[in-house]
Amino acid sequence: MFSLAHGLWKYIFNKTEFHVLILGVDKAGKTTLLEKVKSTYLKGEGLPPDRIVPTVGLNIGRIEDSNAKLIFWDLGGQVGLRTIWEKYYQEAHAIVYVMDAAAESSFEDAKSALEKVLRHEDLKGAPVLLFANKQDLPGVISDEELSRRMHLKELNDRPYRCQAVSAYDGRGIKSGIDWLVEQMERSKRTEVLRERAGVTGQI
Ligand SMILES: Nc1nc2c(ncn2[C@@H]2O[C@H](COP(=O)(O)OP(=O)(O)OP(=O)(O)O)[C@@H](O)[C@H]2O)c(=O)[nH]1
Ligand SMILES: [Mg+2]
Repeated sequence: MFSLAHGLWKYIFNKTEFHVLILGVDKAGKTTLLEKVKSTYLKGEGLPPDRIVPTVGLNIGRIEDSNAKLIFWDLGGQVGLRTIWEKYYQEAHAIVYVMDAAAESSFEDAKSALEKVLRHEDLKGAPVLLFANKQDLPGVISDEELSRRMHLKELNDRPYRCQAVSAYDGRGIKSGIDWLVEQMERSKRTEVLRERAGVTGQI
């Protein structure tokens, strides 16, 4: 009886935990963005941009909003490091793909790297939030324009949104994450990952 009540209590009150993989080519601003997410949600805990170096290993960030716990995995985007990305695909509920929307010269590389991500079987159905980053810079393109330029054909029926953000001033981050949480909560992939983990109320 106790364990039944305890199980029910856990089911109702435990927040769902989601794993979000932050990908994108080098210098897109992934780590700066993760630190801004941390400082936004954890009240001052993120590193300032001048303390951030190119990522070689894995950066992890944990935040909570009113409904969910999010664990972010931020990986390096240099060409030689991209082979590591797929090791995280199976466990990821969703992808945040970061692009430098002010650096036109990086679009082609960013597009082909994203298309490869979208084709991977282990990420089937994972919602994708494309962050058009660096909106604080002059000459940056909007989220609509970036989405048009990316012209992604391989989205299939996965949830997708392109959101204008700045990892410096924080604009757009919260509304992007709200959207992502909503998508993960209702995603078929979340159900599949939950069943695989075999734990009720926990992922
Ligand atoms: N102006 C501006 N610069 C940014 C923004 N986000 C990141 N940067 C700068 O872009 C550069 C690269 O940022 P990182 O966060 O290290 O990029 P990354 O995508 O993590 O790079 P890798 O770890 O090598 O894959 C740094 O000089 C940042 O300060 C932004 O929103 N606005
Ligand atoms: Mg980085």
